[in-house]
Formats: sequence, C-alpha cells, structure tokens
Amino acid sequence: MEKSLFANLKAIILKYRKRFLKGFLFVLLSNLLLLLNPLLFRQALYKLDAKGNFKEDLWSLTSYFPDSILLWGALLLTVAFLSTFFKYLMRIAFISISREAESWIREIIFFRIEDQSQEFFDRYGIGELLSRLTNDITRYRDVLGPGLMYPFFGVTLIFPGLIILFFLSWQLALVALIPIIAIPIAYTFFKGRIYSSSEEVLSKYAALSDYAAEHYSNIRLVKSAGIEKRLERVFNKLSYSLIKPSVYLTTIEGTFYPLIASLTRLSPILVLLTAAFFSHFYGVSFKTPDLLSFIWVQSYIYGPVLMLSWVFPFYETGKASYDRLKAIYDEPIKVIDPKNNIRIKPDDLYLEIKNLSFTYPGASKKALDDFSLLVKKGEHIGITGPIGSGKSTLFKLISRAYEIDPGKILFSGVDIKDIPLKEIYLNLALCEQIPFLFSKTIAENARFASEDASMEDLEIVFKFADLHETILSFPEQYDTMIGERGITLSGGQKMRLALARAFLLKRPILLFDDIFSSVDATTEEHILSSIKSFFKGRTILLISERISALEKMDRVLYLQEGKIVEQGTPEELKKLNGKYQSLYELNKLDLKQE
Ligand SMILES: Nc1ncnc2c1ncn2[C@@H]1O[C@H](COP(=O)(O)OP(=O)(O)OP(=O)(O)O)[C@@H](O)[C@H]1O
Repeated sequence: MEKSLFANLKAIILKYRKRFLKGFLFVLLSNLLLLLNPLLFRQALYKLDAKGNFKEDLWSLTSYFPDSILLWGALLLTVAFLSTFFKYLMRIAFISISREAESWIREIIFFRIEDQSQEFFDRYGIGELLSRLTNDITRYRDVLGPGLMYPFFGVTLIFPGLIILFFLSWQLALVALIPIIAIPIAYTFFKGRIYSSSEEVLSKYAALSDYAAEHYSNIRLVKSAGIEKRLERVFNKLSYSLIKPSVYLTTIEGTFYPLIASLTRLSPILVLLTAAFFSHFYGVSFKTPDLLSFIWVQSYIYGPVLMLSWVFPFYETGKASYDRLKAIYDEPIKVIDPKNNIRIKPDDLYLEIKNLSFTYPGASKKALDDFSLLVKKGEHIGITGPIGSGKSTLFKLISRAYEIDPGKILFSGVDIKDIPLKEIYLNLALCEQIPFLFSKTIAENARFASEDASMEDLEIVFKFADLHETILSFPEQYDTMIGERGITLSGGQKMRLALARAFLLKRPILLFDDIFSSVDATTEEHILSSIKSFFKGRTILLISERISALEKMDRVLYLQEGKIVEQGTPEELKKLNGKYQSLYELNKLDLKQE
C-alpha cells in the first residue's frame, strides 16, 4: 500500500481504470439525460401554450417539434427511462469495482499478516486483526464505491445544472447556490470531529472483538474458574465505552446531513421569494415555464448536493480505517524469507546452535543465554528444566518464529537466516503442548499438510499414535468432525491426533514439546516406542518432565534460566547427582503415590 488514502485510491483506480471509465460514462449519460428533461418540459410548455402567454421563447428549437401533447409526454418518459437505466448501470459498475477492490485489499493485507513473525502476533490480538480485516476494510470500501461514484455523479450534475440555472436567471441562480457553498464550509467544521470519533469507535470496537475472541477461545477455563461474572463486567465496560463515541459520531453525522438537507429544502422557497422581490421592485418578469424548469433543475442538483453531504463523512471514517490498515501493513516483516535456492539435504542433516542469546521484544530477561548445542543426525535428545527455563523458546527459534542474530542456528552448516522459510518448514515437524487443530474431520486434520495421504497412510500413522482403535469406535470414524480446535476430543486424543499428523509429515527433524503431559504412562510408552521405530534414523528433540520419556533419549539437556546446566546420557546425568537426579527422584515419588 502506498503513502496515503488518496495515493492508494490512485493505484486502485488505475487497476480498474477501464471499468471506472465505463462507470463514468454511464454517470455522464444518466446526468445529461436527467437535465434534458426539465428543458424539454420547458419547451413543451412553450410549444403547447394555446393562449400564447409564453411566447418569445429564446430557443426556437420548438419549431421543429410537432404540436402533440402525447408525443411530448412520450419523449419525456423515454428520456427519464434512459437516464434511470444509465444510473442503474453506473451503480452496478461502481459497486462491483468496490466489492472486487475490497477483496483485493483484504487479500493483500491477509497475505502480509501471514508473512509476519510470531512477535507481530504477540502484539496484535486475533480479535484486533479480525476487526481490521473486516470492519476497517468495509469502511475503506465505502470510499471506493459511494465515495467515488457520488462525487463524480454530483459534479457532472451540479455543474451543467448550474449553467442551466444561470442561463434561466442569474439572480435566482445565485440564491440557489447557497446550499452548495454551505457544504464545504460545514464539512471543514465537522471533518476533524468525524475522523477522531470514528478512530475512537474503531479502536474500541477492535478491543471489544479482541476481548470476545480471547474469552470464547478460553471459555472452558473461564467457566471452570467461575470467573464469568467478573469477565462479563469487563466486557460490559468495554461495550459501554463504545456507546459514547458512537453516539457522538452519529450525532455529528446526523447534524451535518440534516443541516445541508434543510438548506436545500428551504432554497426553492428562497428562489420564489427572490423572484417575487425582483419582479415587484425591479420589474424583472419570470415566465412560468422558466420558473418551473428552474425549480425542477434545482431539485435535481440538490439531490447530489445532499448525497455529497452524506458521502463526505465516508472519507473521514475511511481515512481512519485506512490508517489502521496501513499501520498493520507497514509493520516491518522481521523474519525475512531469503530469496535463494539453498536446499537442505535431509540425509546428512545436523543442527548447530552457537552461543545463542535471545530476549523477547519488550522483555527484560534473556529467555536463552549463550546457548550452544550440536545435534547430530538421528540423535534423540531430551530437554528438561524448570518452568520458564527457555525450552519452548529454543523450538520457536529453531523454527524461525522470531528473528535472531546471524550465524547462531545452522542447518548442516548453513545459517538459518540464509535458508528459505519453506525449506526450513519442510525439514521440521513441530508438535506443541497445546496442539492446534481445525474444526474439520479427523482425516482432514491429519491431511492438513499432506493432502495426498491415502487412507492406508492415515491408518498406519494413527496406529503408531495409538488412536486408530478409538477412531474406529466413533460413528463417523475418520470423518468425525472434531469441532472448533478439536473441542469434542479429550486432551490426550487431541495430542495423539497432532502426533499422527506429525508422523504423516515424515520430516527429518521432529520437535516434540511436552507431548506426554495429557497421556497416561502406558500410552506414553506405546507412543515413545512408535516414535522410536517410525522415526528410526531421524532426529528428535523432546521437551518433557517425565523421566520415563527422558530415559529413552540418547542425551538429555537440563536447562535453567536459558542455559544448559547439565547434559549427558541419562545414566551420566544420574551419576552427577544434580538437578536431573532430583527430577528423577521426584518422578519416582510421584509414580509411587499414583
Ligand atoms: N511471547 C513472549 N513474550 C515475552 N516473554 C516470553 C514470551 N514467551 C515466553 N516468554 C518468557 O521467556 C522465558 C522462557 O519461556 P519458555 O516458554 O521458553 O519456557 P519453558 O521452559 O518452555 O517453560 P514451560 O516449561 O512452562 O513451557 C520465560 O521467562 C517466559 O516468561
């Protein structure tokens, strides 16, 4: 997107220029025909005037026209019909462009957001982003549709209309100008207020959407904690905070439009009073056909005058929305996808981490501190340590969720920053603590990243994940819909579905983040032996606090405050009699109590 609302409008107009031209042509035709009607009516009055009161017609065109009221009527009707028809085509042209441009902009912004790193999503809530992608884009669309159509419609009607008015009587035309001049004056007064209150409404609305999205996605937690009432109060507060700026915005918009409307309604009376004044005091006589067609043309030009007063606020609300869209669009992409053809060979893939330190944006403490590690191909490494010691951060950085310094993480000796993102993702499978599932069927969830997987492939991986038998007991089996984020599955079933999905990906490096927290010891045993046989020769990094799982790893790292404080085979660590050994004792105690 470019610098300003109008610069961006320019790009859009250029993109759709042919169709805009067509639309403008329809506007022009519709308006010229519209203005023809009062003029024809005036001619008809002169022509059909039996008593000869209105003689001295300046335009002698009437002499070529027949003296038939039916014919004049038919002519007037045809012109009116054609004008309406072109107006219809005009609306179709502009509205379809605005709808297409809306989708186009939405796509551009959606893809831009998609390219953002995790740090961006940490800052912008999902509700906030959704509100920008819907509400703000709709308001911006209004600038492209009515916002472009009506001003052009207005200009092409008001200017020729004014010429006709001045031609009919310059004194009356000056009076008719009053409401037209009033618009920019009133608009200048209201503009700033409309922008700021519209900005406030939009950001309050976004905060409310964000809150609602968070509330509903954690609804079970909210209910189990019994804090609905407290959160409802917060929601009410946010909701009520919308009322004041919304009412204020409506009041301003509601003052601007009726103000101009009342001026336009008053104007024909002023015109008649002026005509009476000039004819009484200065002896200027106005003929009835001239006066009637004057008022008729005047009524035509006031339509667009009113429309403009209705459309002008769109620019302010549209600009506020545009600024909010531009703000997210202009957010720099922190994790840049390098444009090169570097490929990682899975056969001899090893991973190196060299003196990696990382602090989350805005945080004061390092999540990883001078962290170094060499993971050989096919090695199975267990990672453990207290809460907040940096274990998940390590996985996030290996999968390039955040930007890091160059030369800190290397895949087979190649800096991660030089490897195309797609290439990294094709070599990793990440299974997280809280697996993300889609509100689709079990099969669709598993096939998410491997569309071509056959039913046989699914069955194999689900057997490995120890979920196949359970799925067979569901009435719809693999076609069972699992609800939003897998709501209809138990925690352990969700985790196993996510594991099956990871198995199906067949990636060379697997990152398992606390996958056993919601499964029992027998299932853990089964899954672990599945992993070991299914992924024979592949590299596994497993975050866990379960000694039973860690014991099956080739090597274990114990992290504390972002540093490795102990590492070695499980046997070596136990002999150290340090932190790992304490964890081991604690686990044994837990098992005994169970
Ligand atoms: N998005 C974030 N923004 C700021 N700080 C964060 C963010 N995510 C994690 N942290 C902080 O970074 C540190 C390491 O967090 P991390 O999630 O890596 O710990 P962990 O060892 O995986 O913990 P757990 O065992 O609870 O999963 C913690 O102090 C945490 O508060």
